Amino acid sequence: MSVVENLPPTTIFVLEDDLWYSQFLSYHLSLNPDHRVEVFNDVDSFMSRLHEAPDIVTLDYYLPGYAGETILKKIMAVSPSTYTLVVSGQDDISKAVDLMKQGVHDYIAKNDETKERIWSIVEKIKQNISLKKEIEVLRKEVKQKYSLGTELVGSSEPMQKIFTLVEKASNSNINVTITGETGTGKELIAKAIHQHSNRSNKPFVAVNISAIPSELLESELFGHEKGSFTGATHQRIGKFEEANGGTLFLDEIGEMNINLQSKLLRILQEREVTRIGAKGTVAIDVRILTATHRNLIEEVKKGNFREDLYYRLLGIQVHLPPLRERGHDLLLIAQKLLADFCLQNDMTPKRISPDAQKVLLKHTYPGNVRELKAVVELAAVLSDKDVISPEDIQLPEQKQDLQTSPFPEEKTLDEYIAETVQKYLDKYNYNVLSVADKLKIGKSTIYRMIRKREVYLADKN
Ligand SMILES: Nc1ncnc2c1ncn2[C@@H]1O[C@H](COP(=O)(O)OP(=O)(O)OP(=O)(O)O)[C@@H](O)[C@H]1O
Repeated sequence: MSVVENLPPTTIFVLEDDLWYSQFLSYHLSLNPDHRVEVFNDVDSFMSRLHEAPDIVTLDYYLPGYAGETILKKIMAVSPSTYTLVVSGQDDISKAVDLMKQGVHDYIAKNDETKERIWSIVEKIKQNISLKKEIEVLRKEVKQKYSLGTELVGSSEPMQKIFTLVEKASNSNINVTITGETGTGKELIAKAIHQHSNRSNKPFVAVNISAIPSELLESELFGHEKGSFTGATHQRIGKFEEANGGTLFLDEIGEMNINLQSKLLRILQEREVTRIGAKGTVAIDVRILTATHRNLIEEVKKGNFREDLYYRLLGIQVHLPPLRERGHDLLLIAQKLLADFCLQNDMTPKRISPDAQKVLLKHTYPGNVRELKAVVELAAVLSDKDVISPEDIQLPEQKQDLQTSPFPEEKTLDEYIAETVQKYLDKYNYNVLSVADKLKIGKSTIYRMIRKREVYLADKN
């Protein structure tokens, strides 16, 4: 069932100086009782009512005394959401292309097929309008009921408990430890805590400990003075100083080596940091949020993580359940990710059919929300319609079969290109726009490769 009930009637303004033809269009379009059709035989009376923002205008482009272009510009200025259809006696393709470039939605020649063409175009426009409204309603609903900020979505009981915990964490200055499988939204939770706290107008700085070689980590966190070691050609401010007054998110804290753990503990106790090679110290006021996919207490038992640091960092514990334990949150998140993707890529908004929803719900998502995001975005690219159907959903197992090559060592130039694009997609979190930008290729090239299944919007492994 659609979330948008009782849509208002579709208003259609017909601007046509030929009396007979205007009556013909009006009669035909009024056959649907949901249409409210108004006929204007002169431009001035049309202009005086344009502020009512009709959903659709059918425009005779060649009206006496007015250039069609002038009327079109006026429509776009006064009522930018209106869909304008040019209905013209001239069956001229180049004119049609030109008009579409100027913002006309479609071009219909006056001939035997006009009735059918206009009817089907109006139906498509109505679907578009309804989808846009549906997305608006969903967004508002999600924002009001289930979200924390605009990003984090979830109505399930465990997520509601987490939102309450996050609110409590935001109102205090206590440290927070966030645990959960990969892709469950640990960084998103850290950002939400920062955004809702009284530090929100100061920096939020995230450091992924596992992504930085251990020999560089100390300088990355605490900074260094010029000449303090080979290669230190400039003074460098560390992440602690960068986050001063705000929040420092240490992701994958379990990967920090034991030496650096001691230094970190000292800094947290003394609330001051010493850049490598510096004589003096810098006072710091930083709230620490940490995340890990490991069981840290187990790491303490094994001697891999300092017990005193563990308790120092612990504070409030937020454990994010895997996506497969969040029930219908999955669909709520999928709809939000789909709406975001369509918006970012200038695509017509799409919805997920009930059958496709069933397919999405069956999968277990070891990569959690990150994996769901990749699946939904790929489906958006593969689907040719406004509705995502089961065939558009490529789950990772299916994808791997397609990837298997009988001759892995022999590659064509196209395969090498695909491999490079895939590496960049993996690296840039499957963000097509970033990859297109980095590789200096068009985003449509990447979408074409995705459609041809040469590359994927999900981890290959
Ligand atoms: N509840 C949610 N609602 C909407 N989007 C979400 C939600 N949870 C996660 N995401 C999205 O899923 C992706 C992965 O989230 P995030 O990077 O926060 O996970 P993570 O647990 O920190 O992953 P990792 O452990 O691999 O670092 C991001 O694109 C994020 O925006």
